[in-house]
Amino acid sequence: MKKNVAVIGAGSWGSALGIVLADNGHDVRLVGRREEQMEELNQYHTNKSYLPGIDFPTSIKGYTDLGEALQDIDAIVLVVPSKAMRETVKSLLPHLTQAVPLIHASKGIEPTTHMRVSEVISEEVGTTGRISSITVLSGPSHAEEVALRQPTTVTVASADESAANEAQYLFMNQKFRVYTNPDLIGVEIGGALKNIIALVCGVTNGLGYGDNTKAAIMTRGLAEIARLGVQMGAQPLTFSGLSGLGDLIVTCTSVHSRNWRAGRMLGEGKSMEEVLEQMGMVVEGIRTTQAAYELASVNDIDMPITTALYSVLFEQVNPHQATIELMGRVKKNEVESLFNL
Ligand SMILES: NC(=O)C1=CN([C@@H]2O[C@H](COP(=O)(O)OP(=O)(O)OC[C@H]3O[C@@H](n4cnc5c(N)ncnc54)[C@H](O)[C@@H]3O)[C@@H](O)[C@H]2O)C=CC1
Ligand SMILES: O=C(CO)COP(=O)(O)O
Repeated sequence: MKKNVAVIGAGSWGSALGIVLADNGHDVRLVGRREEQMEELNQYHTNKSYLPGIDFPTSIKGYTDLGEALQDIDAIVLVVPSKAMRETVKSLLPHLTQAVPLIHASKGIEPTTHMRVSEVISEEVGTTGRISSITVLSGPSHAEEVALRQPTTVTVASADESAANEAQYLFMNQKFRVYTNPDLIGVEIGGALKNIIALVCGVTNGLGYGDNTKAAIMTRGLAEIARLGVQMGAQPLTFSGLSGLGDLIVTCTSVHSRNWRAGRMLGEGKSMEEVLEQMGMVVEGIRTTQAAYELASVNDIDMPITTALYSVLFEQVNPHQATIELMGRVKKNEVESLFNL
């Protein structure tokens, strides 16, 4: 059945998910902040700043006015950077006249509160009764390739099983295969923390290291993601799935990844400020490194790779020095160290 879906966040990922929904026959209202960007979408059916070379289906309409976009809506897809999540949820609630399902596709953990994205949304929704369910969509899925309809697989997870099934129905098609997973915590943690590991893989490439180092960082990175995730209530198996290993592979090995590219520039000697200025798009892993570092300290979880990146990003440690310290730690048993045994 055709649905009215508001996709809030007209960057790369919101735009690509809008294309998937439009391909499935839904009416898509893509909400952006910049008037001229939405005019370009409505007039020329392009979004050159975020997905150059892509012709958008004409059934996608651009909006800047949230109230207009949310009229008679059947579902909301929220795809803003995680740091904008609270403000965005606050601003959309007054426009809803009935409870609607919300699916988010953002990857991050909030520093200081250490909340996952669904927890931030849930806290802001509170007792308003305006959101009927919260689901996350996550997995190995670069926007650039989804927009080209290249075969892609993702996972949807929710505390409400029927909401996850509904999200699977909304998004699934021949090129975009959607699985369900009941482990909301594991899916959100895997998606957020792989960005830290992708940044580090980029740094090692920037330092001139090759595939051995990358494989080491990815493998031991997944071990520390799982270690923290299990402590937070995730199911260990989720980390070998699409939102864990799958997303780790795609982000650590692709030139599309903003986190990997930012890391490479850091490894080449650029400062964080220079990197962010040059990227012009969100690099979620920087904020998530802070949150994961704090979480690891509070819960006494060993996260050496995250700690090394934290020292480079926030304590001005040189990446060469951080590598020496990482390699020189005390001897360990590979398997026992997986879960702090
Ligand atoms: N690009 C990708 O391939 C994928 C991205 N994601 C996640 O999706 C989320 C969004 O990322 P992208 O679309 O790639 O980012 P982007 O950098 O391409 O676009 C971000 C969008 O959010 C808007 N925005 C920025 N600050 C805002 C604020 N304070 N309030 C409201 N809107 C704001 C920008 O105007 C822009 O339209 C991130 O959490 C990212 O990790 C997840 C899977 C794939
Ligand atoms: O999450 C992503 C792919 O699944 C995109 O990663 P980047 O934000 O590093 O580009």
